[in-house]
Amino acid sequence: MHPAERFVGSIDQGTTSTRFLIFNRDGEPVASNQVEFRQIYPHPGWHEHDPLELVTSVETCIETAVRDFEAQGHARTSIACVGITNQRETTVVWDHETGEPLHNAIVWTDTRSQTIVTELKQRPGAAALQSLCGLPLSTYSSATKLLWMLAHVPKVKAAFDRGTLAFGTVDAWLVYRLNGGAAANVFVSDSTNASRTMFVNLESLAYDDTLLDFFGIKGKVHLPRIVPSSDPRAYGTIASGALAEIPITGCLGDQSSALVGQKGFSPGMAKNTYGTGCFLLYNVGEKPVISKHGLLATVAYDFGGKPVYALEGNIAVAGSGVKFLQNNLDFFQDSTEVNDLALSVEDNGGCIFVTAFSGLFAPYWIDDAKGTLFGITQYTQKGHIARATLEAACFQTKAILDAMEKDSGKALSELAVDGGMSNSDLAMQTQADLISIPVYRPQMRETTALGAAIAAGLAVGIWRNFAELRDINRAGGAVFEPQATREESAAKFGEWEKAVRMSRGWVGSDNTKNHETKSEPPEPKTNGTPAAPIEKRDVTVPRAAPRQSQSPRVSELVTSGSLGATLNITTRTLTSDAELPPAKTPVISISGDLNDADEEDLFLELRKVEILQKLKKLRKLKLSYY
Ligand SMILES: Nc1ncnc2c1ncn2[C@@H]1O[C@H](COP(=O)(O)OP(=O)(O)O)[C@@H](O)[C@H]1O
Ligand SMILES: O=P(O)(O)OC[C@H](O)CO
Repeated sequence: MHPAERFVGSIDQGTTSTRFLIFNRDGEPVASNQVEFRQIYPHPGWHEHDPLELVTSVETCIETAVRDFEAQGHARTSIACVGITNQRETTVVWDHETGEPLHNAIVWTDTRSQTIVTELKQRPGAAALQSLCGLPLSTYSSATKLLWMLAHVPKVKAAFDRGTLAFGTVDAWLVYRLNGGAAANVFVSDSTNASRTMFVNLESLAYDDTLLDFFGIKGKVHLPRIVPSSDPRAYGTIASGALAEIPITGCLGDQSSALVGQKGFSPGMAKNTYGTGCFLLYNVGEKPVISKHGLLATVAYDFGGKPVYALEGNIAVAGSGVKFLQNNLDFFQDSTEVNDLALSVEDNGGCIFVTAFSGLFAPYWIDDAKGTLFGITQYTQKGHIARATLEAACFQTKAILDAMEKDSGKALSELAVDGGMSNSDLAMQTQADLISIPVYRPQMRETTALGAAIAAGLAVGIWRNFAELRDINRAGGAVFEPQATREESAAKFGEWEKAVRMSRGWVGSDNTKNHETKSEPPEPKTNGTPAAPIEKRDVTVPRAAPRQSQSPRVSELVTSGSLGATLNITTRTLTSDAELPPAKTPVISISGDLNDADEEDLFLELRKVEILQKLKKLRKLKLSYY
């Protein structure tokens, strides 16, 4: 069949929905289907998906889209190949012998491994990890999610001990199941996904013994074979359903896929995808750049020759902030309404929403921040909060671009955008204003799915090179030119940075239970039927560093803070838990001249003391300052 008569299917398995699109050789979607699936929130900060539901959502989308495709007079046999793109880091475990999942997938947004991360950071060798794998130790990567399961889920630990534990990111799980599971045992992951686990060396794109040793899993877990993102054979063929026997020939993590879909093939090109989260990838060419300013180094794509790398800035909450307004606060019925609600007011009315639902990711990496809304007065309307929600992703994008400029030494001249939230004109205009460069939004916004289609199509000759892709999705895009002055933008950004500083220190300082170690799980909160209960165990991470035998005295920790020379701190009766007599109330007095900056620092210090109070279970702690 002539390439022009052949089509490419693309599975886009995202955080909140799954899509299947069928593209023609001009990169136009001719049929598609999208379904949402359950989001499972068993505790604050926890986020799970049912791995079998992910597979079912893919199968449903394929069946529906292919029916539509055939109804248009096409033959399903004209679909030459299928590409897969997927949410990254989300961690799936299954039994290598039976192919059955052993736990719900832990989603990339989930912060339950916080204690494990804190402990890992104290181990020898922790500081060197990022230079090997490009990622900082955080709750975000798959590695710490796997360690959490090993520590807390007996079924997972038992499989680990038996030697039958299989681990994979969503790409590996889908490829495995679509090929027929344990019977076919096609167990592979593409470089862009595998490099998000913290197990893979960024230069060699192979599992790294130092990393596997660090996490205590070397030789003990079945890991998928790492293969290029575009390959005619490695990913096998779909075993059943509407696309039975069609080969899977491309696979990319969704953010890499969006870069490919935007055709960001040259160093210096960048794209920002505003989906559930928001991810800015900047092509740095054939050598990875390890960031000194809070960004990640990642594989942009690996099409069989030399891999291409990117600097990545990631924001945990973008469209999910909009969903929060919809689902949790009942602001509107559909995400598309956020734009009009935000336009119902002139500006944010002084509101700044640090949407740190999973802490703050790049470039801040603040684990102990929580979502914090500043500037509320009697004047505040829903519209102000809607604006502040959209602006939060734009402010973080600005912070990421500043960091990228420092790392790369180059300033970006235009930002290409896509993803659900990029449909908001107001958000995109705000973005252009804040970064003072034009924002380009293509007409066809399914660039993530297009990227996987390109990877798959290149493997089988639908397209033979990048030059043949040049005209795809070029016409009809929108450009948002900056309208604010740099001074106005800088002033707004200054407010945001102040809000970020003040959003720190909330994790562990509230009255919610420590679910990781103590509580029995309640019925999980989901958008569908309840999930299976989680089996609890004590937290033990393999090869943990010995705990410090004596907790430092609270007073030492407080006075080592950065309060500045003008402040005096007097600490009375401030002792650690063991030394505290039952009825005594320790008091900290802090005095001195406070200018504005000091006051902020002081506030942070007081937050730390409050946290210590919780951590060390001090019965009462009176804080006073004047
Ligand atoms: N018109 C819109 N304005 C603002 N946000 C939107 C709009 N449409 C969708 N969204 C947001 O975009 C997100 C979905 O985008 P998508 O790119 O499909 O994400 P994912 O791949 O992470 O599932 C949702 O969180 C939704 O709230
Ligand atoms: O589902 P998205 O589009 O927000 O992407 C999720 C990312 O891949 C997580 O790293």
